[in-house]
Amino acid sequence: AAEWGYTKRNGPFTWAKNYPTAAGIRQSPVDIDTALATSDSSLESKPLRWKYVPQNTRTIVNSGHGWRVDVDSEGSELVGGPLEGTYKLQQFHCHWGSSSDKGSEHTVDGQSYAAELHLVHWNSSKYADCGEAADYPDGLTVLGVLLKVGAKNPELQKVIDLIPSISHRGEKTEVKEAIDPAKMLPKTLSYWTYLGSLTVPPCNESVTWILFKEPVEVSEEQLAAFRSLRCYKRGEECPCDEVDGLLISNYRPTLPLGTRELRECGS
Ligand SMILES: COCCCN1C=C(N)c2cc(S(N)(=O)=O)sc2S1(=O)=O
Ligand SMILES: [Zn+2]
Repeated sequence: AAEWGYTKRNGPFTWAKNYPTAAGIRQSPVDIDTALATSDSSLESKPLRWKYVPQNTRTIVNSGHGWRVDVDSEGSELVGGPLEGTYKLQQFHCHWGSSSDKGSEHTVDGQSYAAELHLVHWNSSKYADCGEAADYPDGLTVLGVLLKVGAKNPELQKVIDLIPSISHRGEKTEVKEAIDPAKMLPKTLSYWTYLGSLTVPPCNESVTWILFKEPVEVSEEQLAAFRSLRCYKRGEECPCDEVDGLLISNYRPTLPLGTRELRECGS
């Protein structure tokens, strides 16, 4: 089957053809209608806590859909908030748009941000690995961070510096200078949480989403670097009808929240 992507030919509106779950009722991303959010004392009573091991950020790869930093899950943990049990960090990646007026996957009261960072965790209390966890409704948790244009982000700069060596699909390189995921999170830890899905095929409905309220800054130059990635392999001609195969946009438009509950913690 033609590989899914973000162009008119293989983009989000075509995914349900090959990935029927993409047409489900627990899909992500969604628009966060802040008036709908209910604050929940049980969330306030169990603060979200995480521990990451910067030395465990191993490789960065051009997946053809964006960049992804794969992490050795050992030593990491995410607990508390809406979560039962312990979740371990598997990878982190980003979504962006062709210009900085769009690019985030979640929107807030209809407002898009320039990009969105996702830290993907899997339920190590119940499952053996991320792949298995992705098949269960409580298998995954993704911490989402909204990115807005502003100052250069020093931690993300370590990713940007590696982009030239993964310019084409399938290319990967060692992450030599440890990247600390904790340094990419906002200062205030208020968040919204709801039950959703992977925002990429197969769109498994297995994600507890935790989206921080406070955006983090990234510079226009850093966003431009993201858009310099190519969605095809070196030596192959460009399959996508995108501007010479540049990955200028890799976000999924929002899906209806439907009857799902949207909870918030912190102001
Ligand atoms: C059955 O699993 C197949 C592999 C899915 N994975 C790959 C992604 N690109 C990915 C993206 C994710 S996102 N955009 O929802 O955070 S989570 C996730 S993932 O679970 O780590
Ligand atoms: Zn993502």
